[in-house]
Amino acid sequence: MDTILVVNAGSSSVKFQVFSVEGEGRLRRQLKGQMDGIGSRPRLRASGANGDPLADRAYPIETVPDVPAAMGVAGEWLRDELRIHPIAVGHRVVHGGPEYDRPVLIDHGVVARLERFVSLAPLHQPHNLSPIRSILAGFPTLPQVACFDTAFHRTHSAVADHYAIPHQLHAEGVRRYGFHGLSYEYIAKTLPQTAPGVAKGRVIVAHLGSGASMCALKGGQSVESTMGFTALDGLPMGTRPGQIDPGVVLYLISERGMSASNVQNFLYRDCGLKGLSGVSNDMRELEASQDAKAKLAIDYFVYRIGLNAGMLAAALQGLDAFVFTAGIGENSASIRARVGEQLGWFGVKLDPTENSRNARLISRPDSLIPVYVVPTDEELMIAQHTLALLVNTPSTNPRQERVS
Ligand SMILES: Nc1ncnc2c1ncn2[C@@H]1O[C@H](COP(=O)(O)OP(=O)(O)O)[C@@H](O)[C@H]1O
Ligand SMILES: CC(=O)OP(=O)(O)O
Ligand SMILES: [Mg+2]
Repeated sequence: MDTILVVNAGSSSVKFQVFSVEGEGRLRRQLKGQMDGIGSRPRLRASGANGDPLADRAYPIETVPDVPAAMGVAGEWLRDELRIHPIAVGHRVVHGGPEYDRPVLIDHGVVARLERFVSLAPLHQPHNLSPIRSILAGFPTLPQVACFDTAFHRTHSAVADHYAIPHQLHAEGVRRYGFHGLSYEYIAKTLPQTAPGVAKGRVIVAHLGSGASMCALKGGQSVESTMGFTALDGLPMGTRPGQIDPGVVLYLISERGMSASNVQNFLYRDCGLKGLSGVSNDMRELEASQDAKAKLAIDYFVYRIGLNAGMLAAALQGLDAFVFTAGIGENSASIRARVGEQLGWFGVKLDPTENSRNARLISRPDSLIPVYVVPTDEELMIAQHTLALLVNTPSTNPRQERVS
């Protein structure tokens, strides 16, 4: 069976899927898994084609302290226990810079160009590139495809793509890229089935995971994002602050004597829900906590989603639907209920029963704006892009060499 392996390293998880390539370029999911809770309660879970469980293993935090360790455990499991032999590997790569507005077949030159963006996505880019480099070294003819979080947002107008800084910096690549583009692309592609009446209208999608952002979709295209040059901006996240006055950064440097790398570590790893609560970066733990600061962190998260919804509705000049997705958006009925209250002034009314069972449509019939929960599938988007590049690039000979 010809299969494509997909690897998606996020900030608190490593997700992977294996798809078989069927006739006429159709893909069929054979395996889906993830190592999540990295940094809190690491757990490897995987299921087969019919959702049958293949693995469910918890690890002590010392065994899987970070994303590279999680990647090692998941890679070992796929290689040694499942003996996966893909004909190609598709990778999520968070930053594609100004150059990449679509997926690309990887070679050494591409890797070198993507390495330049490591400092712009330090929580992701190194972990996106490390499996690419090891596969390139071990299996140089195995096709690998990079699919970018930034590519879907390259449709933004000039006014949405700029900061109010001198043009030279924009020319150098200091732009408002936006991220989570593979997730938004999947939602935009599948919304016509979920919500045919509104899919081509003005839609806000809230991707609420360990990294969190919101996207304004018009006619299925991204017109605005809460994230910008890096994945630090916009909503508060597990360990990132989201929007912050740059004066705070200047204060850390001039008054606290922090170096550039100290500030980078601080902003990417010590802020957000973790910094504000002092309890955890993981929403499940905050929801279970009685600590007043955990409650403040959740209040802040919900409040900022409401503020950003107002901003994106202004960008769209109206709103036809609101969509929740990603780890928190798909699973936390209580966060959705609270965001629903924040959106009350839009005329949003959630149906508590539908919301508590994570239904697709969670708003009441008399809600002015319908609200949906759409489980995202970044890995399927990556597999589709990978297959399309394989088929359209005659030089790739997928059957020549396989990962063993
Ligand atoms: N049932 C749940 N209730 C609340 N939060 C949840 C639930 N399941 C997952 N989450 C949260 O989702 C987040 C991880 O989302 P995910 O999209 O997998 O992140 P990433 O891809 O950025 O690593 C974590 O904060 C986790 O606590
Ligand atoms: C870009 C980003 O923040 O990704 P993730 O949510 O997967 O960490
Ligand atoms: Mg993610």
